[in-house]
Amino acid sequence: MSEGLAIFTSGGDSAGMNPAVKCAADYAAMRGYKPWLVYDGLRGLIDDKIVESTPQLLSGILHRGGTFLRSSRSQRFFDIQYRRQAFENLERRGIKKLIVIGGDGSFRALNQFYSDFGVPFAGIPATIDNDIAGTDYCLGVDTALNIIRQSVDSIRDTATSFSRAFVIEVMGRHCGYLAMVSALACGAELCLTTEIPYDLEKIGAKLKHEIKHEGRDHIIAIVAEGTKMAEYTTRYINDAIGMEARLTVLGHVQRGGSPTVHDRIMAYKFAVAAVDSLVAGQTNSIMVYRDGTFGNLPIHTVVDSKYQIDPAIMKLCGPLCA
Ligand SMILES: Nc1ncnc2c1ncn2[C@@H]1O[C@H](COP(=O)(O)OP(=O)(O)O)[C@@H](O)[C@H]1O
Ligand SMILES: O=P(O)(O)OC[C@H]1O[C@](O)(COP(=O)(O)O)[C@@H](O)[C@@H]1O
Ligand SMILES: [Mg+2]
Repeated sequence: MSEGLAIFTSGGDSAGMNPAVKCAADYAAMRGYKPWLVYDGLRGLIDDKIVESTPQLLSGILHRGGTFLRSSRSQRFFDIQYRRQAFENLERRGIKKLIVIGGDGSFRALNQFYSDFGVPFAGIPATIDNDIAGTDYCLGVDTALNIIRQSVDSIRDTATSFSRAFVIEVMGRHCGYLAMVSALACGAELCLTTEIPYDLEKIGAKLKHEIKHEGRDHIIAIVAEGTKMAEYTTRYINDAIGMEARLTVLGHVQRGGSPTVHDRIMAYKFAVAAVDSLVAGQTNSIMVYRDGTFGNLPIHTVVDSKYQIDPAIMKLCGPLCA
């Protein structure tokens, strides 16, 4: 009987998870595994929401955003009693390997599970925050950036029509990647993140000068969620710079939407790398994409380091911070 391999999604959902699940299941079958699907992430692993993968279950999902397997954040998974329950659910079905599509938290969870019960796993980085060390890219980032780009372009239409300033808060719990890249792509006047020190007074003086002497009639400011500065910045532009300002918090709209072509193809390549790493006998590695090449790294290298944003992007953002 072929060895069982279960695939699931965990933590914050992101576009590209569905193509990754489909490709991982199809390719795992090609490599001689029996593929299984776990619904509801770690919660489903505990609650036994595990079904054998079939072509019907995998059909019509590629173009859908989010994850058709659904996801969760599970407090119970921190407890060994529930992790044992999850292990027994896998053991009963002959499932010996796992592929988890998620973020660093999910990788930590699976590493704990590996220490407890020795179930090998491969992790596929998927989070719109793009905050996983060792990889230049996480699934869902391109789709999220395109949604942000479309939203900021729309907001600029009303900003120019009304000669207003708009502060737009974008997601990124601890990482300013989405803010920096969207600020550059959308031609924002200002970008605040925790990674680059900013000087609001200095930017304020520059913008005031442009309003008075250079005909500046609107402002787009992109603020990363992690700074918690969006409301303050809106008040600052309104009161200190003197331009009527509004705040738009993009929120979860950034996490949805049909995956872009880039996210679908990246999903396939990550999925193939994950199955191949398990076939090669690796036990707890994370798939990474670096300098144009796919590979994998031991989990500790990934979860014990902090993701560093490309210095070239940081340099380009410099003028938007001070
Ligand atoms: N050290 C750990 N031990 C057990 N479970 C963990 C551990 N760290 C994280 N988890 C589980 O992983 C889930 C997903 O992590 P989270 O940080 O929410 O999302 P992401 O995977 O997107 O980073 C958590 O809700 C929790 O259930
Ligand atoms: O959906 P929730 O639980 O409110 O979490 C919001 C957080 O999840 C994210 O969208 C994605 O983060 P993860 O992929 O690490 O879960 C963050 O940008 C945001 O801060
Ligand atoms: Mg995370």
